[in-house]
Amino acid sequence: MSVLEDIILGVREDLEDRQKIVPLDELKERAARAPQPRDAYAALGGDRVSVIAEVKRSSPSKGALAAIADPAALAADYEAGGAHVISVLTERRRFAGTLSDLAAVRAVVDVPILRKDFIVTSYQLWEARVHGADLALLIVAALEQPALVSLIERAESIGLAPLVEVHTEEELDRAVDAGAKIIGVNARNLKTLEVDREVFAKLAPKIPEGVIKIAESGVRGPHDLLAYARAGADAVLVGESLVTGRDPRAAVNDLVTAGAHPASRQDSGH
Ligand SMILES: O=P(O)(O)OC[C@@H](O)[C@@H](O)c1c[nH]c2ccccc12
Repeated sequence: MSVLEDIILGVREDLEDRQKIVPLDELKERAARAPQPRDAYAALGGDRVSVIAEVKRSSPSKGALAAIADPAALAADYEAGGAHVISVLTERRRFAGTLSDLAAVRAVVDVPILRKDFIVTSYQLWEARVHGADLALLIVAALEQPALVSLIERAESIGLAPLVEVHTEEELDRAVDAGAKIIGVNARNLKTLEVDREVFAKLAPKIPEGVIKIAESGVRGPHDLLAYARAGADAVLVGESLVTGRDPRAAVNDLVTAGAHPASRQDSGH
């Protein structure tokens, strides 16, 4: 069994427990009372390279990364450093995240928030809305095509912007066919956990014009952001280097500053 399959089994088990406590109908009622979502497309658009800063306690490849006692305080630091979007990992077993982290972050930041999880049913999209997310990650490798198509539609219909994650050309074709408007290329293969920063440069030219392109994983600092920018990234998604560094606010600010100068992007003819 791949790591991804193993994670999804655990996610489905946890989901069954939550569905017993809060039935779908009740969740939908709560969603109806949730505040309006923020505009994720605006946050990721424009000439700059946007920075998505991630609240990440643990990872399957490295184990515990950081003891994040207060995810809201960390997210507030990211926002003060200029982050355009905050990502919150909510998967429990491998990433030590929770939906309460998402709600806590929503309570203190104004920028759009991504629910980063292994989403396999629309129940999780409603949960994302209820806990204050504006975007939701959909991982192509975790979904059959009909499920991918219906989750994209459902996300959009309830006001969430779907960020569709791919790792291979075949997955990219599926994302495009499914109508994805925001595509993330993950340098980390979720089946093997290996990081290959070249995957973005390989796939980016095949992403259609008008689709927002996000380079995910492996950003150690401004140098990696600029390399992704030259390869055509509209945004980068950064976790580990921010939570393991000494000053997350300054680290985000260094990335935002590097991304603010589109000159580096003109080099590649963009
Ligand atoms: O910690 P990194 O290498 O900066 O990566 C962040 C983010 O890309 C990574 O956490 C991620 C990307 N896609 C995912 C899917 C599930 C869980 C985690 C992820």
